[in-house]
Amino acid sequence: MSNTRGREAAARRGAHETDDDEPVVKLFPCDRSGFATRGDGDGAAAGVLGSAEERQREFETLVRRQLELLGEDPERDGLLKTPSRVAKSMAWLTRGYDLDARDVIGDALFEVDSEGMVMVRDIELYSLCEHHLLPFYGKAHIAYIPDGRVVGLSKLARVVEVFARRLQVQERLTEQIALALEEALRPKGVGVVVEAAHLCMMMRGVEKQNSMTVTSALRGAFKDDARTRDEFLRLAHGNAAWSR
Ligand SMILES: Nc1nc2c(ncn2[C@@H]2O[C@H](COP(=O)(O)OP(=O)(O)OP(=O)(O)O)[C@@H](O)[C@H]2O)c(=O)[nH]1
Ligand SMILES: [Zn+2]
Repeated sequence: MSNTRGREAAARRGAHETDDDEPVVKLFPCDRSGFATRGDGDGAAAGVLGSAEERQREFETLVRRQLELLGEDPERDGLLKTPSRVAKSMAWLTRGYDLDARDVIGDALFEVDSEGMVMVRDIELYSLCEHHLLPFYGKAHIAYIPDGRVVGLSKLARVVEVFARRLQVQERLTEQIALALEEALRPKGVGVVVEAAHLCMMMRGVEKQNSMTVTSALRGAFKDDARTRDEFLRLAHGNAAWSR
């Protein structure tokens, strides 16, 4: 893949590439403190945003204005701290922009001579739909077939957080989790299923309370080998306990 094409493809899936053309999933520097470093990296917001304090203040001003446009009085007691709370809450709910899947996995990769499928099921997730900024929530089921090394189990759930805690569509979230694990683990295959309920379809819009959106991303053996795919999907969907 040429450098330009590689970068374009990586950008489309929310990644960028290093000098040696290795695709990595990284949007912003790793930081967990809300607005602290967001926008200082090379993502879309780079150079556009001010300091952390300026961003917090501007966000609060916008929320105050939103309250006014809703016909509310931002000066009434109950709402006085709301702009500050909303700003902090939104920073937390989108903290995935400050996380890098590679940093999150770190060196929790272990040499293991095993060829069996590894699966962690029922990883709960909360995300925000990028169309309405309303939550969608549900579970991710992740499996891979190691090729000489395995990853610490908790890291699978941490990778879900990296991508769920952003403005998302479910399809991209599912793909990004699979892509990040493929890049970090270089496994024989990886499969990700996400099942989620979207509040934008429940509390507004079409108002359907019981629909569940299921998305999958299959790579390597999970895509090419019917038996592997069937085993994964059977294990993932054997999860009748999913309940709301
Ligand atoms: N594919 C996909 N669609 C989503 C996701 N989250 C929300 N949507 C949909 O995004 C669409 C936005 O449609 P629009 O017609 O532009 O917006 P809208 O008028 O608010 O649509 P309604 O929700 O039908 O009222 C809706 O159909 C949502 O259900 C997602 O994760 N993936
Ligand atoms: Zn929505």
